Amino acid sequence: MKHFEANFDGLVGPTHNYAGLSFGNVASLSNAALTSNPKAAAKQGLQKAKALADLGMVQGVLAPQERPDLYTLRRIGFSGSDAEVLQKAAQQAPALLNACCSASSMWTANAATVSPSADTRDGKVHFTPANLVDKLHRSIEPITTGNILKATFNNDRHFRHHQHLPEHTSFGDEGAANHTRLCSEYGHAGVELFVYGQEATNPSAVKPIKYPARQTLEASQAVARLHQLDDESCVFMQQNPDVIDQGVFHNDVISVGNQNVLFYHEQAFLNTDAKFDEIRRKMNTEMHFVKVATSQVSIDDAVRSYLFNTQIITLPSGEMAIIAPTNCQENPAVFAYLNELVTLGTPIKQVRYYDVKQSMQNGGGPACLRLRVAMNEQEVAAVNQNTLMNDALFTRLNAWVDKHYRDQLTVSDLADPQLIIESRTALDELTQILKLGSVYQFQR
Ligand SMILES: NCCC[C@H](NC(=O)CCC(=O)O)C(=O)O
Repeated sequence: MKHFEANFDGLVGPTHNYAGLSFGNVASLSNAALTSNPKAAAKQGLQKAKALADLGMVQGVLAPQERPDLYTLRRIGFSGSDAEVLQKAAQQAPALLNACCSASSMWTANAATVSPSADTRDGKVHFTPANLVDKLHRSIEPITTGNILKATFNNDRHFRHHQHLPEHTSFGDEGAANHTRLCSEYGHAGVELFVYGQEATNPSAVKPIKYPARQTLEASQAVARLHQLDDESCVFMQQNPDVIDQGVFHNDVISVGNQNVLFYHEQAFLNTDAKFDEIRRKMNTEMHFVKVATSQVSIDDAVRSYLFNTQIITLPSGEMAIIAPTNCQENPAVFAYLNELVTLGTPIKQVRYYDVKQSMQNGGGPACLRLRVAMNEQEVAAVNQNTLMNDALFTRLNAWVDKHYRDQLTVSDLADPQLIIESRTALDELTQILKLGSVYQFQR
């Protein structure tokens, strides 16, 4: 049977804005209060997704979430009409209003952790939405994320959906951004590499000092248990706390894997040699560990350019390509490195650049924008086919964005009650385009 790795990109929501909500994420903080362009952001995302579909990849889209999140604002005591709730929150608690307006669900690498059927004991594809408890604005995502995943992967024979982990910092879970699946072929059993930032229940274990470690070992182990993975197919590895303190808030800012390739910065992990030996032992195929030294690319350049927040994809020809943000072309050290990389005899033979600057300014590169789901052809056929990218869907979604999205949004615009109507109208139409049913609270 044929097997693929599909990418499901998050559609950028109508409230995409720069509110500086993510302490520890350098881009989010340094671009706080910039004026955003939701229309351009959504179109940049669609362009990248379409480009991958045109390269012959299986490509899908995941719907964004409803924002402003009036349910959370009501839950914390703001009352009255929708417009009054927004107005009171803007006056009394602007930071809470901002948290309830973020379009952060666009970064679907944080939507969930996914284990393909080849790895799981029951032979199903398992999904666990990330609880994202470290950030208020993201902690309100998992329930709707679960609804959207169930409406997209809507077949019980092939797909198993779990509840997100308990909402406590002991179980801080950031989803696929801290999870990489290594394998020989996508349809063969692989090794799932879980990278965590701290051990919550071990006070003597090392952890970052300045910035939060969002993913815990306890969360990674819980996901591995839920997904019915064998010990022999899991590796748990700690992220280097020093790089978290330099702005590497997720592991996918410092390493990325595909099949038997792990592309990483030499400072990415703790106990690198021993852990790589464990990966080699558990893999049934030769691994390519492609190391980038600090002398080639500094941590600062890696964080600015998002060299490792690239996608490594296997093209239908069998060659691997890197999907990079144009920011990598603009950074001289990184551009020089990438030009050299394709000549080094690793499986990576091409680099393709895409402009996703609207997302980058909030700390989300090409890899943040996609959730990977390795599937065989039966499983691909069981996916909600209306979510799969093709010429018709691309045209339809661009027209939908043109109709509903603003081309400028500032943080002060978030109190505009018109935004509620615009967002709901857009999302209601989107659920019809993607045939998702009623995934949003306002539809229930
Ligand atoms: N995987 C990339 C995630 C980026 C995301 N940024 C944000 O939420 C920034 C939102 C703002 O600051 O307006 C985060 O840090 O979780």
